[in-house]
Amino acid sequence: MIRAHTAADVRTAEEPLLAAGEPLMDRAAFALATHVAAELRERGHRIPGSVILLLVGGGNNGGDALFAGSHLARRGCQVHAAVLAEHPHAAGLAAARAAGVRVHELAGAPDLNDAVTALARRAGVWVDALTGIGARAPLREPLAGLVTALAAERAASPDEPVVVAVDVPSGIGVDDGAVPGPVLPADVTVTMGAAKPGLLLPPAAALAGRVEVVDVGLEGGLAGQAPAVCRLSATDVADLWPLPGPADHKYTRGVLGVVAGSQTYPGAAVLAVAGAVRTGLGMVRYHGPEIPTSLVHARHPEVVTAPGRVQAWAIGCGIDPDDAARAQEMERGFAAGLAARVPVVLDAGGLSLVHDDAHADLPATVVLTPHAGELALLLTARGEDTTREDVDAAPARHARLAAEVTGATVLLKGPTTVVAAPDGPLYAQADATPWLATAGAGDVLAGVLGALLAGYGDALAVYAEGRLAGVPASLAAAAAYVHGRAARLAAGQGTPPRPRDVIFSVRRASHGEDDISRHTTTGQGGPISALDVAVALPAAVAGLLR
Ligand SMILES: NC(=O)C1=CN([C@@H]2O[C@H](COP(=O)(O)OP(=O)(O)OC[C@H]3O[C@@H](n4cnc5c(N)ncnc54)[C@H](O)[C@@H]3O)[C@@H](O)[C@H]2O)[C@H](O)CC1
Ligand SMILES: [K+]
Repeated sequence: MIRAHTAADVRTAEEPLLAAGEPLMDRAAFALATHVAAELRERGHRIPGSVILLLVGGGNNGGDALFAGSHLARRGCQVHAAVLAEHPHAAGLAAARAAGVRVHELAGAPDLNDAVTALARRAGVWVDALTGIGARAPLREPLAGLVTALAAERAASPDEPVVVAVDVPSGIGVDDGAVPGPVLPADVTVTMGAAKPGLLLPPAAALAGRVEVVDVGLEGGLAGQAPAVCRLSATDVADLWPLPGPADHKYTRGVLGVVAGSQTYPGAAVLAVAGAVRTGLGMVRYHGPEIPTSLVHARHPEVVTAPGRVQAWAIGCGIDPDDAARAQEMERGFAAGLAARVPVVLDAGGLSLVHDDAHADLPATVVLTPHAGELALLLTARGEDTTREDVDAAPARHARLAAEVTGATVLLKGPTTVVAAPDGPLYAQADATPWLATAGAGDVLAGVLGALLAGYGDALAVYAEGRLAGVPASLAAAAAYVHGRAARLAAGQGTPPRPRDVIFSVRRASHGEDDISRHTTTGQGGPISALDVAVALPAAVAGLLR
């Protein structure tokens, strides 16, 4: 699991170490230099003679780069430092000069953008060390203008330079993932001590590239702090996955009640049921009119239509809340789920059930699965005027707000799926592929999540009482992971890149086993349908449990 900690938590953890004279910046700089060298090698460049540009701001972030630059200069690189602050890190500057780094003091230069762009044109690696966790986004001028010019230069450059961000891409919201101004997109972010929330959360996460976490010795200090954002990896999901034992039968494995699909959208019923059945559970009880029931049966003859006890509900895919009969059925299922204190997934039309506060103060075992537009409608209906654009600009904040307003867990769908409970860590899962942006994919996810929640059986009832409210959130994140993994398999892209929790400061010279991300991604993949994703689920789960 990747655990991201806020800037304040990182500072609290580093304080006693710095007071005790621990060489945190030395470790950070050495690891940074090692990663830059590895990027060069990976692209087939020799280290001696490579041209590197450091973009140096006024804080310790700039200090990291100056010390790293001195290591690289000693290894034969031609290192230029564009120093953009009046008072850069003094010891770092001295070390850089002593090692032969060419220092260009450009703070206040009238032709700043031209001067830096000219240096940048000659460099194969740009190291973004303008600001780190000590800065508040957005970047101020003149750095904002400079970053805009550099981003344009990079996009126009025939052999794109590698951009390595130090700690965070300068200008992102470190704690909230916001992108309120210009940011130079990075290929790699080398982050110190622990991942930061903005490296996992959209929209900033998309600008961070691959994230490498450097162990500078903060782990002990951070162990006592709750992470702000988590990302589950395959191992975490496997650990959460309910496995059938020899004594299990269909009722102990979990039964899911499904209210999905309608005359108008019959396919949603088939897809939600396919998602559930192929994720693995004891039984699906489907509630619906003749169509789509006959379609569901044609594909899944194992589905039962007789009412009875269930351990979870999935409600709302392919249902228009204005369809009175279906709306009534959704309401019945929801009320039954709440009364029995079993988990309920509300998707698509089912979200209308919580547009008013008729069911106030929901338990965290109710999981809402909106996309950005649906979340905006829900928040607006609950008195928090919100547009889709607002949600896209700050997905985590709005998911959390919806969780606080309703009490439920909120899984916000998007290229990165964000899960928020009313409290506890957020989850940010980026396991899927853009090929997954296709009709019906959300119906499959509702089925996956419903099956996983049902698989926990009555064990989740205690969470309905508010204790350990974060458990449904971790299961929602696990469902997003498996859904994304199935999509990648279906698209022919292999398994999701494995996030590496900690990369120690000395990186292996040759790519060892921990470099799975480079071996399991086979090209761009190809188009998939929602049903393809459902079909790939058993293999996705089996691969996970291997
Ligand atoms: N986590 C660790 O264990 C270690 C982290 N290190 C690095 O130190 C930075 C944090 O350094 P700090 O000096 O506190 O702040 P910054 O360098 O991020 O920024 C201060 C710098 O930026 C200017 N500034 C602030 N806001 C803005 C803005 N909106 N626009 C433009 N400029 C801004 C401010 O005036 C200062 O000049 C951390 O990220 C790591 O990289 C250490 O190596 C120790 C180990
Ligand atoms: K930076």
